[in-house]
Amino acid sequence: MLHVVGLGCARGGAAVLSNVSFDLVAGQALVLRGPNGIGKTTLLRTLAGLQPPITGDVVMPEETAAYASHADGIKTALTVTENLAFWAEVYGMPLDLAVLDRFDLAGLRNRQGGTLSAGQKRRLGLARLAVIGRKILFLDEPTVSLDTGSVAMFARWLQGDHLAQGGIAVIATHIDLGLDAPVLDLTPFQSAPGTGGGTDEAFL
Ligand SMILES: Nc1ncnc2c1ncn2[C@@H]1O[C@H](COP(=O)(O)OP(=O)(O)OP(=O)(O)O)[C@@H](O)[C@H]1O
Repeated sequence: MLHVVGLGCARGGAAVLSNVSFDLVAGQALVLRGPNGIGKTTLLRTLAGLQPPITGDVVMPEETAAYASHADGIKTALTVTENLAFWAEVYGMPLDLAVLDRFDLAGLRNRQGGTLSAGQKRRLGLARLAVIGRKILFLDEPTVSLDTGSVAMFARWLQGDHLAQGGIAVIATHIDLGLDAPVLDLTPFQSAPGTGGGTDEAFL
């Protein structure tokens, strides 16, 4: 369902990673590792189609992927429930309010997004992934700001719901989520210094 072959990607006009290849089928996840600056965010954005690759291909069914960045994408003036309803509507999905319990948001359902703590905002941002119905998730440090219990809750949703229902996830994370997933260390794929790259102005 996700076929990545010979992918090269750039940031700031310079090649960052070269020749990354992997395949994932329904129910599989892949954890991206590597030191700060190696190119995890750049790779995720390229996989998600937010910037063009300099080489290679990303093959997946159309309209099946979503990218979650460090930002939570929360509408500050809307309540927690309204935020989820908004995202469900944008993606043409019905809103199942069970998601509130799944992400420990039931007690906050009528709170405005802007009044949430950093960790609560992150839980809402992740709950958004559960309502949009996208099968392929590209997740950039999804657990930033989360306490230990919330990390475990998110990992349970990812493994027990998303992947169990045939989803796919590619996750850049520095912490162990306890997922049953292989790890891809990006260090060997680092481009040689000074290698030029394609355009990624939208990302600067
Ligand atoms: N605006 C920019 N112009 C030029 N180079 C940039 C720009 N932003 C980032 N870079 C460089 O691109 C490279 C890849 O950055 P990227 O954010 O993809 O790495 P990362 O592995 O996600 O890092 P981290 O673990 O710190 O989040 C880094 O060397 C970084 O310094």
